[in-house]
Amino acid sequence: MPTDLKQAALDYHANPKPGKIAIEITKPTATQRDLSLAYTPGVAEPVRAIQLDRELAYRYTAKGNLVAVITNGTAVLGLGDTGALAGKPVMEGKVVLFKAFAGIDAFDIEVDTHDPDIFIDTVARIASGFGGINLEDIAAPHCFRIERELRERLDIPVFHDDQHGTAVIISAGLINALRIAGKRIEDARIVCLGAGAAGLASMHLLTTLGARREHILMVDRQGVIRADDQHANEYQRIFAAHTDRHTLAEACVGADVFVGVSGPNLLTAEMLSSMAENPIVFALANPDPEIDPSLALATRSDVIMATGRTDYPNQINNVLGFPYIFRGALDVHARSINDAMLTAAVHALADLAHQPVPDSVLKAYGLDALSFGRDYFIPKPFDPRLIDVVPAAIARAAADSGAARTAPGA
Ligand SMILES: NC(=O)C1=CN([C@@H]2O[C@H](COP(=O)(O)OP(=O)(O)OC[C@H]3O[C@@H](n4cnc5c(N)ncnc54)[C@H](OP(=O)(O)O)[C@@H]3O)[C@@H](O)[C@H]2O)C=CC1
Ligand SMILES: CC(=O)C(=O)O
Ligand SMILES: [Mg+2]
Repeated sequence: MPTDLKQAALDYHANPKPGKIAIEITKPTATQRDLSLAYTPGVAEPVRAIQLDRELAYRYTAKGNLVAVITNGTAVLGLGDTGALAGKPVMEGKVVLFKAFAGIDAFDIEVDTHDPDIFIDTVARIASGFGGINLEDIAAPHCFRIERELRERLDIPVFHDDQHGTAVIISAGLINALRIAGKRIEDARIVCLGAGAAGLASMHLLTTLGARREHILMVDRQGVIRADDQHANEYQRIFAAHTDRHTLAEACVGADVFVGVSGPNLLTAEMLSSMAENPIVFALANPDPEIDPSLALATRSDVIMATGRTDYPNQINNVLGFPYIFRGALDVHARSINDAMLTAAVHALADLAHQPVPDSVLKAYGLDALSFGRDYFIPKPFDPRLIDVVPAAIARAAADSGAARTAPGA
């Protein structure tokens, strides 16, 4: 990162007030009567009502529009196990994005433990006051059990953003990138570097959209995850390949797609050169991608490229997902966020990239024109249509799949 951006980022977080969020009050609090309603004695009435019917928490408290962004700090961006407190700027960032893009109030909660059982128990015990739980930056493999057990224990959506948010955006981007490359998802040979939360969930969602498991090579620090592998965990073994390729370099030869959700500068120019024509490269590690886009473009003029960052074209980042997915889920008081809802989000996002781009988006990015193609195959985060299109698709899918408690606006 350039030195001036580093200092600007520290100044941004420090001034004029430390951090990025504050709480606002939504009711009058100016008079004795206001206080009698907001606090004792008046507050006892909603308490009694909720005691009799838990669903009334959606009417009398902020629960219905409130999400907890919760981490243990074990996989903060691509920075690794930074500890819970050091993850707070990222969690505050997610809170900001929930509010800015979807009008959702969120609290960040940093749980200082490496023990998944303590984490699960802590989250389960604080969950009832929220309309949803957004798990963030929790490393694999614990993240899988944490999410599964919390889903079993709770009757509100529990969503691990790095798994499913990322999977939705990668899938939407890949549907469109493959169209540009003139390839079918069923035929695409995919290399995924990073067999953690984002990698495994993304490959799972892609297989539900038509990608063939036997065309996927999952690669981690030890190399290609193969059927004869001893080191792979139970989640990675689902993608274990019958192959004699061992290294990332070997995996890349002839590949149509590279998805990087691992760490910085791991895809070399030589590896990219060995990929098939019109190679699709999603280098999504944050803050530094698996290959610098300028190196990728200098290596191959036919590369179809995306990163997770705001400062390059085609930002494949879960910011396009979690605010809108939760908006749709909260609007129908959903009990969960299921695969049907994720698939609906994939298609809503992919379709939107084919529509004419509004002027406000061009202005936000300082562009004169933008249309579907190599430099634009996924909507921009500042696209004002996202809030109309994606939550509506999610709410419909929630209703159709039985996850909704109410109709939108009820
Ligand atoms: N653009 C986006 O929207 C998103 C991007 N990401 C990025 O994806 C990356 C992974 O995040 P996440 O899945 O949550 O984290 P996890 O910790 O769950 O998984 C990381 C995976 O990457 C592997 N890995 C790390 N470094 C290397 C390396 N040098 N070579 C090969 N494999 C490596 C890890 O292997 P091992 O276990 O052996 O260390 C692990 O399998 C991060 O950089 C994150 O910023 C994540 C979510 C969203
Ligand atoms: C974007 C994001 O959630 C990550 O890099 O972890
Ligand atoms: Mg994350």
